[in-house]
Amino acid sequence: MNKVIGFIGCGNMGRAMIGGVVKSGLLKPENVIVADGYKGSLDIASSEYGVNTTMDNKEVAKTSDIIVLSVKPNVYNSVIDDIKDFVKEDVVIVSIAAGKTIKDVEGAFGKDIKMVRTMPNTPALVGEGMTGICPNKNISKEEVEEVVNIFKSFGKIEIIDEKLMEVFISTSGSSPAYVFMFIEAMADAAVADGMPRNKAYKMAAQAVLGSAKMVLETGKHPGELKDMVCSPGGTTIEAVATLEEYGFRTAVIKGMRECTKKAKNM
Ligand SMILES: NC(=O)C1=CN([C@@H]2O[C@H](COP(=O)(O)OP(=O)(O)OC[C@H]3O[C@@H](n4cnc5c(N)ncnc54)[C@H](O)[C@@H]3O)[C@@H](O)[C@H]2O)C=CC1
Ligand SMILES: O=C(O)[C@@H]1CCC=N1
Repeated sequence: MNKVIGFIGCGNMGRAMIGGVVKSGLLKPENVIVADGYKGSLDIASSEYGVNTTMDNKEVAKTSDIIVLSVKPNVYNSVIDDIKDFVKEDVVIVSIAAGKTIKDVEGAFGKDIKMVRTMPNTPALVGEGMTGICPNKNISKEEVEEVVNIFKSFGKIEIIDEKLMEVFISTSGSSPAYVFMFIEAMADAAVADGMPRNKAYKMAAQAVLGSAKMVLETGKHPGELKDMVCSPGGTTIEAVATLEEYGFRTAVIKGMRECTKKAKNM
């Protein structure tokens, strides 16, 4: 891809995407420019990925064909205010903020812009991201395709209706956090029963990775895959019954619905 892509904000999600896009080889590091108000973050991006960095958001605005706004939702408006008079005429704006609608971002620019609302997740850093994508009406099919290719370079994508974006956040954007909690809890249990911690993380993470692959690759219902593990009178069904007793599924469902609710009310 021969375009310049700019990132404003080089925090957890910005770095995951920058790392993902550079490692995939889709963009040369010299075609990526990153701005952040904190020099420490820029130094990491420049030393780890060789991308161009600046502390001036306007420099990203002036040079980029596609700009990914990877700052927190509460600074979106001030960042847009800072750059809106400096962006290229045909620029494509990519929003990744939870709770910012297409209308919010268009309103902050105060003019017709081409934009795509997205919701990525941090596994982008290792090429296993999942991104929900929703284009606005001003952008062409070809331009959407370019944005799609960026996100595809570090994972899978789904084009979704904007009304599903909040549910997408709890299912995908936020969900790595609960998966990490699950892995951590599994490792704690293993350590309690004598397993060295470094081995426990590896085993728990590999079990999650393998199970996720089985869901994606066999096409079987997760319940059927669970049943295949539960030998009659065996060990697994004891764990399953105990997890049910402690409200495992209810905790996940309630947690995710709170996440969606928060995304709707940000
Ligand atoms: N962390 C995650 O897993 C995900 C985050 N998001 C979205 O990504 C956005 C960023 O979130 P995080 O990376 O988690 O936050 P973060 O706090 O890790 O990163 C934000 C970065 O923006 C920089 N920054 C703050 N004000 C700035 C300004 N005026 N100009 C330039 N840079 C500025 C900060 O120094 C920081 O490095 C949010 O809108 C969030 O909703 C979306 C999907 C997943
Ligand atoms: O916690 C948040 O608000 C962001 C959005 C999705 C993941 N992190």
